[in-house]
Amino acid sequence: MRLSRYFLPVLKENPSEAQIVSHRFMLRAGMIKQQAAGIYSWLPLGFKVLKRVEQIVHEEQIRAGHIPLLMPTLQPADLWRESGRYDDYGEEMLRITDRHKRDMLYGPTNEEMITDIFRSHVNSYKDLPLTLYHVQWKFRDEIRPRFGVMRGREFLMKDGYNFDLDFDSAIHAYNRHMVSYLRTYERMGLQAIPMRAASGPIGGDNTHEFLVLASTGESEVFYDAAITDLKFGDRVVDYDSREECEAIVKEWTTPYARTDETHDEAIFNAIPEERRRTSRGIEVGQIFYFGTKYSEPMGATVVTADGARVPVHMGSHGIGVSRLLGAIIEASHDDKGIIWPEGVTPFHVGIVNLKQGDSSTDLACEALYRDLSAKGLEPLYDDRDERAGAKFATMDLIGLPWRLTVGPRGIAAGKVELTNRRTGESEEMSSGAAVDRLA
Ligand SMILES: Nc1ncnc2c1ncn2[C@@H]1O[C@H](COS(=O)(=O)NC(=O)[C@@H](N)CS)[C@@H](O)[C@H]1O
Repeated sequence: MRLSRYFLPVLKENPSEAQIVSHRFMLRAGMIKQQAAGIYSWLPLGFKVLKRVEQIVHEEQIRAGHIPLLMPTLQPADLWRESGRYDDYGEEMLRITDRHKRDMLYGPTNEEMITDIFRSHVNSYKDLPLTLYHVQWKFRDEIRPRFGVMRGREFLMKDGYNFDLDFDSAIHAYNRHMVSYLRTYERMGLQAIPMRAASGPIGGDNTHEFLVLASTGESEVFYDAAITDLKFGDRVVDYDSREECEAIVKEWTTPYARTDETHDEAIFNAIPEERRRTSRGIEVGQIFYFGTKYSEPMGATVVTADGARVPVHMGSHGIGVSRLLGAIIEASHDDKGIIWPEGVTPFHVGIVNLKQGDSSTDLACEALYRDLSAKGLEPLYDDRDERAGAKFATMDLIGLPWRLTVGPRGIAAGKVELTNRRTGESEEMSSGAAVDRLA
């Protein structure tokens, strides 16, 4: 992409309403624009990162054998009357009436709707196990939306729902989700620690939250430092194997890690003092097992091998897709701006032309742009007629992991400069060597 033809409305000043660094940088880097409290437009740069985060979420859910679909944002109130949650959900639910005066709502979550889909089409135990998920916008009328996309009112969530014949199968689905989440967050350059949590309005007593350690996190957390040494890496997992998934869950849930809601001082104090940590965390996902809480009242049943009709065991599993952009920035930035992990960066490398209009540097930049693109990399070429300092500041702010600087003196010596955004280290090399290094 050429910056002269892009839409990147960066801000020079820190917006006064931003209280945390991720909110500040998302506004300054021209990633979002607030349209109302907790409601944002996703401008091109932010939208590009949002789609990359969503893509990783899809890849890991599909790898785990979960099937994508898409449910609407608007839901009929009658479904929520069946489960008894229409009144329970309270002020957070945005209630709407259509022109025929039918009660509707902007969905905060989709347990009722996915259960309606299941009960309309599945009748036999032979169709289990089944996990369906979607990535869809949700609305929760938070009384105090804040911290930008971290606590929005309209936000993007992956919500997945498993349907199983019995408790053991449902727990395998629960474990499968935990495994898929561990790899998902690691691919985004995040360490998200699964912590035992208390369930909210969703219900169910088996639940873990995934927390990214950050001083601005809303949750208070207590954990054994040993858990931060665990790495998922590129291990191959047979998601159909209960033993394999159980073993990985055991690996990550043996070291103590809990939110303040379930914290147990006695157990915590049994950990050697030098390993005890308290911190704050950003909740980027949560998995739940809640049995027949919805299948029972809504009649989602299957006929078993011996002819009995039983309600299915379910769970729901969420990832805060839009919240993740804030969490990643909280975990990866410096005072100059964002530092995108390679897995989610909007562009792989920035090309900075120090003398736009000089034929030698223009030609060299065009050649780099062409060769990088040919390797499947997406460069952002700052071809504007701007001072070098302004170009460097923009690249640092928007956080691309690499920057190529092209100037007349360098080109005369057959060199370009490759800079690593995270370390700040620069190296001179030929254009060809730079392309090979980045590819
Ligand atoms: N107001 C919000 N703004 C941004 N992200 C949010 C907000 N509320 C929740 N989330 C994200 O959505 C994830 C799932 O939300 S949840 O309430 O925990 N779980 C559910 O809604 C279940 N239906 C899981 S499918 C959370 O872990 C969090 O990362």
